[in-house]
Parts: sequence; C-alpha cells; structure tokens
Amino acid sequence: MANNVGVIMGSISDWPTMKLTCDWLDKFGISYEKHVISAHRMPNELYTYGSNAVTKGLKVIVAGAGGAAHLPGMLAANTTLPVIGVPIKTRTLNGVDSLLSIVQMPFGAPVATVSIGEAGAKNAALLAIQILAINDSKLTAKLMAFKEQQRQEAITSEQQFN
Ligand SMILES: Nc1c(C(=O)O)ncn1[C@@H]1O[C@H](COP(=O)(O)O)[C@@H](O)[C@H]1O
Repeated sequence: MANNVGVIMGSISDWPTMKLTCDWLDKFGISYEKHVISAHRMPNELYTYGSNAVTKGLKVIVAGAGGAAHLPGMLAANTTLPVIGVPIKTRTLNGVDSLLSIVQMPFGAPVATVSIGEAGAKNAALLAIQILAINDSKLTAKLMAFKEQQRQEAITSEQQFN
C-alpha cells in the first residue's frame, strides 16, 4: 500500500519541528513517508521525488524548510499534488525569512503555507488529513471527534477560569 503523505524537510535539523507533523499524522492513523531532501543541496533528488510523487501513490506533500526556503515551492513546481509548506523557525530572523520564501509563490505553483514553527507543523498535518478526508467518511468522523474534544477542552478551561 502506498503512503498517503510525503513529509519532506530541507535538513535533519528541521526534524524536531517536522516530527510534530508526523506525530499528528500518527494520531489519525495516516500512512506517511519522511525524507530529508534539500532543493539547494540535492536538486536532482528533489526533482525525482516531485516527478514520481503522483505515480507512487502519494496524495499530499508536507514540506518544511528554513531560511531561503525554496524546497516547498520547488516540490510544487514538480508535482500536481497539493503541497503544504511549513516555515521553520530560524535563529537569525525568527522564521520570517522562511515564511516569506514559502508564501510568496508566483501564479501557477501554489503552496498552502501554514504559520511559522511548531503550531504550523501540527496544522500542516491537520490540513493534510482534511484533504484526505474529502473522500473518506471514517476520517471525517475522526476529525469531527477531534473538533468536539477541542471544544470541550476550551469550555472546561473557560469554566476553570471563572
Ligand atoms: N531551506 C532549505 C533548503 C531548500 O529550500 O532546499 N535546504 C535546506 N534548507 C534549510 O536550511 C536550514 C539550515 O540547514 P542546516 O541545519 O542543515 O544547515 C534548514 O532549516 C533547512 O530547511
């Protein structure tokens, strides 16, 4: 069986953030593969991965990169799959560099960009799951249960607050 999601990062140093994407895919029982493939350092491998992504059966790609983060955009350039970009938080510019590199795609190669860092990495997983759930009623039910749990936790915190 093919994996549903490809989780790609520009460097192994991105793993502490991208692990959160994988953790949330695990919580929803989504199959995924994870790879370090840098557009800058491994351009041939990146082209091959993007070009083969559809035929190998992937449905969504989540790509995290920091700084001059061209990886999500270059994947989007080489596949018709939806690509979700995760801007990794950087020490020099707090990830604003990553965010702007990923979000400002020219027309024709969109990247669905989430917020910088850990919350973005987790939301990337949820967004990938929501895309997969379009044709999967069991997954939709799991997402609804997740939202209800979130609602209950928020209500409880409000009650404890007052
Ligand atoms: N932005 C990119 C790309 C790319 O876009 O192809 N390849 C690596 N990187 C980023 O460089 C940062 C530092 O990487 P190192 O820690 O390996 O020096 C990482 O956040 C990575 O995503």
